[in-house]
Amino acid sequence: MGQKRKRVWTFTSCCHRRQETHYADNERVKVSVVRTGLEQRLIALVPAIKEVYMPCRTSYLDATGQWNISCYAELDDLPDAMVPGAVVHPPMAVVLQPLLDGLTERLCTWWLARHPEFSAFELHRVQTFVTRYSVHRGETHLTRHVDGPHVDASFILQLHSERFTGGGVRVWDSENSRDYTDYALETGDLCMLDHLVWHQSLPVTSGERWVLVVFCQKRPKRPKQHVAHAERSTARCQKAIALATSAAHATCTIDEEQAQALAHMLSSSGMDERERAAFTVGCLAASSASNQTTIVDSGALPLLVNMLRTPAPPLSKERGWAAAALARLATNNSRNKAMIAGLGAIPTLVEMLSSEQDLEAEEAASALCNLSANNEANKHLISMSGAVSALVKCLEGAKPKQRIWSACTLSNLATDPVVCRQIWRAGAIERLVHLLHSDTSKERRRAAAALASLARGEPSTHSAISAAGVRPVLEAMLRDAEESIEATSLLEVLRCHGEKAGPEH
Ligand SMILES: O=C(O)CCC(=O)C(=O)O
Ligand SMILES: [Fe+2]
Repeated sequence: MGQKRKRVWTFTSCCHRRQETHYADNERVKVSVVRTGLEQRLIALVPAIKEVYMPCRTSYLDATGQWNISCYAELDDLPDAMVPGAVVHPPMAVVLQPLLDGLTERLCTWWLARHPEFSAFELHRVQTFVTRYSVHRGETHLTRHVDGPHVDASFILQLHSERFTGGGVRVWDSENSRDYTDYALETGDLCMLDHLVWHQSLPVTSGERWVLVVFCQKRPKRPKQHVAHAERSTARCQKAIALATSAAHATCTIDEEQAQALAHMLSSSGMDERERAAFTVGCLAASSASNQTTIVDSGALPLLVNMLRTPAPPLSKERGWAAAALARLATNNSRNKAMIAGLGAIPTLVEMLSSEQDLEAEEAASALCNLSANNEANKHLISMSGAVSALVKCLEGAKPKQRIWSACTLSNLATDPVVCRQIWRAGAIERLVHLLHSDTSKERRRAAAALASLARGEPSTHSAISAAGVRPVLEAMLRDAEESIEATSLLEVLRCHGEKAGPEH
């Protein structure tokens, strides 16, 4: 987003030219709109983009209000072009990665054709983000701006957006001109802008409009072998995200050298680098069991635990991704479970359950769940750290993942009858019964599983669950093949123990 907002233009509509076609190559205004042919790929990408999209609360003020509708995939160290408060959300980088280089190359070819004087340069991405416009106040459009004095070229790719009206890009012929052209972009249309071109997005009047925006800066071309030697932070981050991308799509096994490079990034003085490394470690650990060992052997664990304890600025994702990495390193790995606990991570993770930041609370719950699975010592440490009441509170948290992971952790802890009773007294049963009525199948299944563990754990919790009137909802769950697994198991526990405990009232 540009910082130059000198004035709000008032203009007559005499020059308003609605484009009949979406193709334009306007030399004078330094803009070009082309069709990329990416429509099918962009349609296929919609669920992944929506899944990972997490708007970043920034302190940038556009004329429509605070800018809170972009999710940043890449940010370089470019202070003047930065949106204050913006932080990278690595999952978005992973989703977009397969598209970015090709599109940047396209922009670069177009830009170089206009600037033969820059033939020794190439374009380097400094800001990559996805914006979701909607009809809500402050979310309809971005007002007239240039992308920033340090941005040499940029593009706007129209992502696939089901049914919306309004939107499109308005590009002025020059800073002082009243003449402009409106481009009604369709899925796959790429609007390329040269340095300091005045433009804006037009208000969305219904539905949602999704775009991918990339800002680039020119950098001297460097022979490829030099890049490897003088690897800057950005290059390291890109490499890490590329690894995370392959791990997200298939099994990806890393070697010792790669693990050491990641451990090195975890101890970097740059928060961005640490965040991305932690995120990548999480993806790799989830991708293969051998990665869990290679990463831990590279010395990553103490660095990750240290990151959990780092007092981080409010928008930082550092603690969240560190917890996510620990969670995945602990999955089905008893050695790592013991090592993480031995480093003293558990009390910090318990404290993170009450974090204001969704990611931190979700990932702390996921780490505690994996650490407590089939590990009596960790279960004990977790309940002794005051986790029970925090976990029960999380069952009412805003994010489904937080509720699901907390329910799983409580299931694990409930094998101890004393803790089981504590969970009940903290109010878990009412909340879990409430979750049984959730709209999402995953939550209903997890809630039924947790109630079954609680019913198994202790006669008094068994009676409390029997008295909670869960049968009708469980019978409804029996109609779904997957949900019936947890529903049957809970009905079974209630029946068996019920017989022992006497008839249900
Ligand atoms: O969404 C658009 O069409 C324009 C976006 C834009 O100009 C920007 O984010 O800088
Ligand atoms: Fe822009």
